[in-house]
Amino acid sequence: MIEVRNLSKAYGPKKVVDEVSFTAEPGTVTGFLGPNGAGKSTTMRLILGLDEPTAGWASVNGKPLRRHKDPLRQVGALLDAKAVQPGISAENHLLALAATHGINHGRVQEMISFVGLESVASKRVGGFSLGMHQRLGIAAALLGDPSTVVLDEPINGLDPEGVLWIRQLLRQLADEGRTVFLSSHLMSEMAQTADHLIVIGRGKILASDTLASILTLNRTQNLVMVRSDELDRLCDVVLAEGANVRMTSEDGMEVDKLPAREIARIAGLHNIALDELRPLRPTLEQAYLNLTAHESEYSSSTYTHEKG
Ligand SMILES: Nc1ncnc2c1ncn2[C@@H]1O[C@H](COP(=O)(O)OP(=O)(O)OP(=O)(O)O)[C@@H](O)[C@H]1O
Repeated sequence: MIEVRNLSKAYGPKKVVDEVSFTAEPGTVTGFLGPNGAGKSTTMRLILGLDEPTAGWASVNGKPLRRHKDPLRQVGALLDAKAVQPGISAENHLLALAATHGINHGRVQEMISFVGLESVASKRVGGFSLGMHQRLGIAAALLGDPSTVVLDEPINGLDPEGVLWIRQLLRQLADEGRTVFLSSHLMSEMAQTADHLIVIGRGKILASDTLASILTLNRTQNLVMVRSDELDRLCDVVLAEGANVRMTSEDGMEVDKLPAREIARIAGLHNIALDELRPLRPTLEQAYLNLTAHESEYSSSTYTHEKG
């Protein structure tokens, strides 16, 4: 279990983690989601005792990680997959880590084959791709069979097969009763992987809830997909009723602000046949954009050409 209470970290006058409190429970995949610079990595570093908080505290399995005698068995962490000595082999990297905790050679071999790195185990890590680094990082994180796992952007650089593998692995770890805490800014990934979501923006927690509740509470649109051969006419009549529309194809559009039943009624009234009428489920992307609308440290604007 991870407990974080009123945790703050300031660099100079800037509070990059601001009074953050949450609990990541055993048996649950907890996703930590937020825009670039929101404070995700800093919070993770504070949990792992790699940085000193300005205020507040974080504990892993009941006490600060630094006070545990066997940290590798308490928490398996993957923060920066590339932060491995480039001249060392994958196997020697894991053996060195294992030696600090009396973990045997067999476990190292087991983890190497578990992450699929057998064929390159004796190769220098410096030549590894990002995806191979990630796999090595996962092997290192799981070496001590920890009850809590903390992973910062674990699917970065992985191919689709690797992404699926991580997703299944995280589920398995949680089902075994472990605490799984991972960050990502890939919303589709979080929507598929996390049971509980914590959304952070500019160092503050914006939401902490189940995925379903976050989707419901932050629903900003009630979109309905409509297809018809008489789309132009239908468009005019729903616009007249106060709806917003967005054309998605030659015969299809998304309608906002009118429920499906009302669209059907209006179409019937004007003798317009419908080929499809389907309420769209709210997406995490929608909810997230709503939550973080004012909380991005770096936000983009529309690209404009240089004015001559
Ligand atoms: N050592 C440091 N000194 C000064 N500022 C820092 C330091 N580490 C992080 N920051 C700042 O703290 C803020 C939060 O950074 P952090 O890396 O925690 O964000 P993040 O949510 O993990 O972002 P990303 O998704 O881009 O990795 C950023 O503005 C960053 O520039």
